[in-house]
Amino acid sequence: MPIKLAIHGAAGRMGRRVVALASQDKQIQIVAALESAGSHFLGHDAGLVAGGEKLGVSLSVVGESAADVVIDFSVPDAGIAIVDHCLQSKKPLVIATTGFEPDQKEFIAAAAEQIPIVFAPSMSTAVNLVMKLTEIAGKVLKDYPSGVDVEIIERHHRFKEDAPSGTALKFGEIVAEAMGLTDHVHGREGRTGKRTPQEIGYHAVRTGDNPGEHTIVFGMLGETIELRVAASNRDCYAQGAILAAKWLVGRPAGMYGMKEVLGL
Ligand SMILES: NC(=O)c1ccc[n+]([C@@H]2O[C@H](COP(=O)([O-])OP(=O)(O)OC[C@H]3O[C@@H](n4cnc5c(N)ncnc54)[C@H](O)[C@@H]3O)[C@@H](O)[C@H]2O)c1
Ligand SMILES: O=C(O)C1=N[C@H](C(=O)O)CCC1
Repeated sequence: MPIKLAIHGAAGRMGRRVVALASQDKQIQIVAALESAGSHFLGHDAGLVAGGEKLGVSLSVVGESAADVVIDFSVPDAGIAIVDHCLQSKKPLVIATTGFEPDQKEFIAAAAEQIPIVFAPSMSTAVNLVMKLTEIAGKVLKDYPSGVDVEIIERHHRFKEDAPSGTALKFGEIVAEAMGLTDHVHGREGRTGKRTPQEIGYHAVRTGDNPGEHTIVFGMLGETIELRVAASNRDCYAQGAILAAKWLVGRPAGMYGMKEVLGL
């Protein structure tokens, strides 16, 4: 039996790619394509909106559905609303949306005590592998004699609404944990004084249609390491979210990441 999937934010840039790829996956049946009450795509066929063939599923607002699992690529407030909906209907949820406030993250963590949730700022296998490499590099370089300056540079498209990216923040958490660093510095301007050894620097570039690029710079005196991962389109994220949804069905309540999904 195919897994019945609902996609939240289905008319967005990511939602459309999830619809397009999931509709070609024999292990998946799309049963709901959800959008905001103000969306002018409501009532339109989700497959056609995604640029493919007619699917027979109209875009609708959140309501009761036969879904076994939900994928969310929307905006933070809508993400919280779908968490609440999944909590009430006891449905597993893959949260790919970024930009949540700390209290919203607490709400998600509390929800994960009752339903299974995959919550990851990047669904990409390559990005999650580079997170593992970053952890290894951080641990090896922690006590490097000259000291190590870590800076995280991310580039995304001009439409992105949050900065730095959720992925950059996650890279920063990994570095902080691996190297014992405590200060997160967002950009620099003016007479900042010398860089301190406790800093992790973040730089968010917004240009054109870039689907996502992250570079982690480990700068020593005499040598530099850069770990870079770049998407050329959004399908790496959509495929990862579909993989996570399949993996999540039947799991016990809990908070999972792509680390668990990918077995990293
Ligand atoms: N985790 C990942 O791998 C990953 C990858 C790409 C994007 N993202 C994140 O996913 C989110 C969406 O990105 P995008 O580029 O598709 O954005 P987008 O703006 O193109 O799409 C968001 C969609 O959510 C819809 N939406 C807004 N309010 C809603 C509501 N109340 N109910 C239902 N739908 C609602 C919008 O109408 C829109 O269609 C962003 O937070 C982005 O950072 C995460
Ligand atoms: O397009 C976006 O928006 C992306 N957001 C994610 C993030 O904030 O980390 C990463 C993938 C693309």
